[in-house]
Parts: sequence; structure tokens; C-alpha cells
Amino acid sequence: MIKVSNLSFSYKKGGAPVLAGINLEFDQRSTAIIGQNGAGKTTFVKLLKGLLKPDNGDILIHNVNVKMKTTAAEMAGTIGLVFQNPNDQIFKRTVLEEVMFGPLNINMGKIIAERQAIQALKMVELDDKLEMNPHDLSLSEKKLLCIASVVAMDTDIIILDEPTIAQDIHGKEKIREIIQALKDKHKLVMTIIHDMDFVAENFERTIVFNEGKVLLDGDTRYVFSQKDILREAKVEAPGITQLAEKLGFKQTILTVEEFIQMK
Ligand SMILES: Nc1ncnc2c1ncn2[C@@H]1O[C@H](COP(=O)(O)OP(=O)(O)OP(=O)(O)O)[C@@H](O)[C@H]1O
Repeated sequence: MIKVSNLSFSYKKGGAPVLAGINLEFDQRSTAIIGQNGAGKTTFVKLLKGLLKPDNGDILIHNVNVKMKTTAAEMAGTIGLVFQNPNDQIFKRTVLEEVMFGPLNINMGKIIAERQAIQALKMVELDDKLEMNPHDLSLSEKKLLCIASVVAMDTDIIILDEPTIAQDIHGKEKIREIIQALKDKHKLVMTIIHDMDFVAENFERTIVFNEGKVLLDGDTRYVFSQKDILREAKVEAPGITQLAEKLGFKQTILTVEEFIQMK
């Protein structure tokens, strides 16, 4: 679905690279991108989305080079990106207008755009707030609204930047269900996230970024078994994984349910 070759980027011309020599391929496996603050994760997804231009290297999405996509609508129809901070994304006067904006922008007709928007708002349980001003929603609801705005566009690739921040247990459960529904529709769901329990429970593949490079990449279970490399990247496996390891479990445990079964 996505092929990234030899990708490099720096914010200042001739400055230190924020990303250097990234080679990655993405298929439909749900993928978490982890790594310490400043590792380059957000920069990487902005490059995928075409919001930044690479200094070097290529990004092919469905075999088309991102460089060749010229209009905002063309880019928007390919990848949906939900920003970490909803205030960077929200700008319309009502919840419904906000979620219809994306579909209309990629040239869906008004009737279809409204249907898509209402379906997406049902998914995040905000369909009873269609006429509300988005800025009057709680932070948790604003984040769900931003997810709905991207889901409504029905792109094959959906990237969520820190979706679980500001969510309580109910909000997290809702996000879990949304991710599962997107996976069931064979979408590539990618997330940048610091919540390792959520990674272990929901993502098949995990990529560890460190100082602008890919340090580790593989099935989530394999990645969380590599404790020395994780330490180098200054990230920790989930608590339950570490506990099982300390208790001498041979297999890498990812969830409480697995832990109970293995006991
Ligand atoms: N607009 C910008 N201008 C200049 N430097 C930037 C800009 N945005 C990010 N950076 C720098 O690029 C580096 C990588 O930042 P990036 O936001 O991609 O990291 P990250 O892994 O997503 O971090 P976090 O987990 O904190 O979101 C950091 O050193 C950051 O300070």
C-alpha cells in the first residue's frame, strides 16, 4: 500500500536531519509507530500525508509517488490524518458541517457527504450533537469528532496521532471499536502512540523510531520481546509484558488475558 525509500528530511535547509534514510513498506496490518519524544514520528506521517516535502527519497502510495499528487483534494482522498491536537483540525461552526467538510472537499456529492458524515458520527456516538458548535464539545469528544471527520472520507489509509490522550476508559473502548471496524473494512490503520498497553492490545505491527531512524520493526509480540533495543529507544514494553518476563514466562505476553491463561 505504501513504499517509503531512502526518505530523509530536515526542517532547516542543510540542518541536522530529523529523519534519515527511512525504508519501510506498509501493508494492511494495523501498525503502531512508537518512540521517545522528538524521534521523528509526527514528521514521518506528515511526509506520508504530503504536508511536508522530503529532502531525499520517495514515498509511493498505491504505486503513485506522493510528489506527483498536486492538489490538496488528491492528497486528502488517499490518506486521512487525525492530528494530535483537535484544535489544529476543527474550524467549522457545527459538528455536522465539520464532518461533511472532508467528503465535500474530495468532491463527494452533498447527499453522500451527509450520509457519510452521519454514519461516522454514529460510530463515535456524536450523532445526537449535529448542530452543536464543535468548540463546545469536551476535549475527548473533540478528538472523536476529528476521527469521525477522517473516517467519513473513507480513505484506504487512516493515521491517528495519539488517539488515546484525554480519553477515559469509555473513550478508549470506543477508539478500540473504531479501529477494529476500520480493520474489518481492510483499511490500513496506523497510529503514533505512547500508550503501550493500547499498542499491545490493538496493533499487529509495531515500528520503533529512534533519533530519526527505524530501530526496530516487526510483529508487536516480537518488538516487545526485544527489551535491550527498546531500552536504547527509551521505550518500555507494557507492564504486563515486563511482569511476565520477570516471573520467568518463556513467551512474550501482551495482555492481561494472555497472562491469566498462561499462569
Ligand atoms: N515545525 C518544526 N520546525 C522545526 N523543528 C521541528 C518542527 N516540528 C518538529 N520539529 C523537531 O523535529 C524533531 C522531531 O519532531 P516530531 O514531532 O516529528 O517527533 P515525535 O517523535 O512525533 O515526537 P512526540 O512524541 O513528542 O510527538 C524534534 O526535534 C522537533 O523539535
